[in-house]
Amino acid sequence: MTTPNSRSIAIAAKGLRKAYGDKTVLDGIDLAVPAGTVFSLLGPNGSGKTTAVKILSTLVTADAGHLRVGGHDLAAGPQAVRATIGVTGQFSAVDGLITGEENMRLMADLHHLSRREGRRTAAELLERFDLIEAAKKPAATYSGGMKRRLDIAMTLVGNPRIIFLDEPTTGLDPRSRHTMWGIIRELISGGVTVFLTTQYLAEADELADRIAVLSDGKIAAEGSADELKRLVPGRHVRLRFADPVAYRTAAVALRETPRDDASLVLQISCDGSQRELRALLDRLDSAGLEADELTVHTPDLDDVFFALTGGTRVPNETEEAVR
Ligand SMILES: Nc1ncnc2c1ncn2[C@@H]1O[C@H](COP(=O)(O)OP(=O)(O)OP(=O)(O)O)[C@@H](O)[C@H]1O
Repeated sequence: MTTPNSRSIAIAAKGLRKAYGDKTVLDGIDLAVPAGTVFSLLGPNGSGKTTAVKILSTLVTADAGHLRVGGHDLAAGPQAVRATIGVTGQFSAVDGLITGEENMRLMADLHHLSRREGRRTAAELLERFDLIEAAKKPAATYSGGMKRRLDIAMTLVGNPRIIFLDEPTTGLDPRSRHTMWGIIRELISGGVTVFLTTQYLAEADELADRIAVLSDGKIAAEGSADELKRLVPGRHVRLRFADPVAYRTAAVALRETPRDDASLVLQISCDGSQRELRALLDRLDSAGLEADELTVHTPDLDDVFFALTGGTRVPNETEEAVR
């Protein structure tokens, strides 16, 4: 497995600070995104995700911090950074008055591609993003998902190796969101580094190699989705019985267990490891009991998010049916 240390770092921030007036938005954060990986920045509304993207993509200046993107120092070589990156913001760069194809050509001109190369690149990307049929229609007539696809296609005209996606699926329906996830996965398999902000924790869970949670201007936690989920207690096993007698016997055998008499369900604290599951099954076996259903419950990223950003939530654990 590739570890962060064994790859070059595409995006690095040390002591990144930014305040607007007396409001400190980023209070000295450190980030390191290995090349070819997806890094997701999560955080509540107004926590500074877009500010971080704007700073790292040279649109806004940091107050302090040592920042390197694509091997270039951000303060010394912002032009070199701009030549390496692509940015798709919350607010689309698509011009609705002209066609999808014209938007692409405009982008090709901005990248100083020759006329021939511009046409070729535009056609290739429109095809890749399933926009050929709509290419000659004004972009204002496109659906939200199509506009977002055109936006990303435009970002790719310069063949950037590092892409910032600021909430790329906000407002998209589930189908368009899944299409976008497929597009992002395709970018990743092409070796592009992706810096993704999102409000959808499932999206970070689905796509990101590493996730950082921003809260009160600091990184409250960072790790893989699994590492973050392990930070939150609450893993347990649920046993459901069809037979009330078996249920009551199990409740006595597994004392101290929260129970739900109405649905004949017992809840046992368990980390879900093979060792603990075996011990639990041994206890049931020695009492001569067999549950009708056994499910392992793990906290999801929503639980992590609420735990780290100081909110509360109604539990909604992901379940893995064991049998
Ligand atoms: N140009 C600006 N001038 C003053 N305050 C700003 C400016 N840009 C952002 N802010 C403030 O900085 C804070 C962080 O904003 P930012 O947009 O980075 O958050 P965010 O995490 O991306 O939020 P959201 O999830 O709602 O997009 C907010 O309180 C916002 O009001």
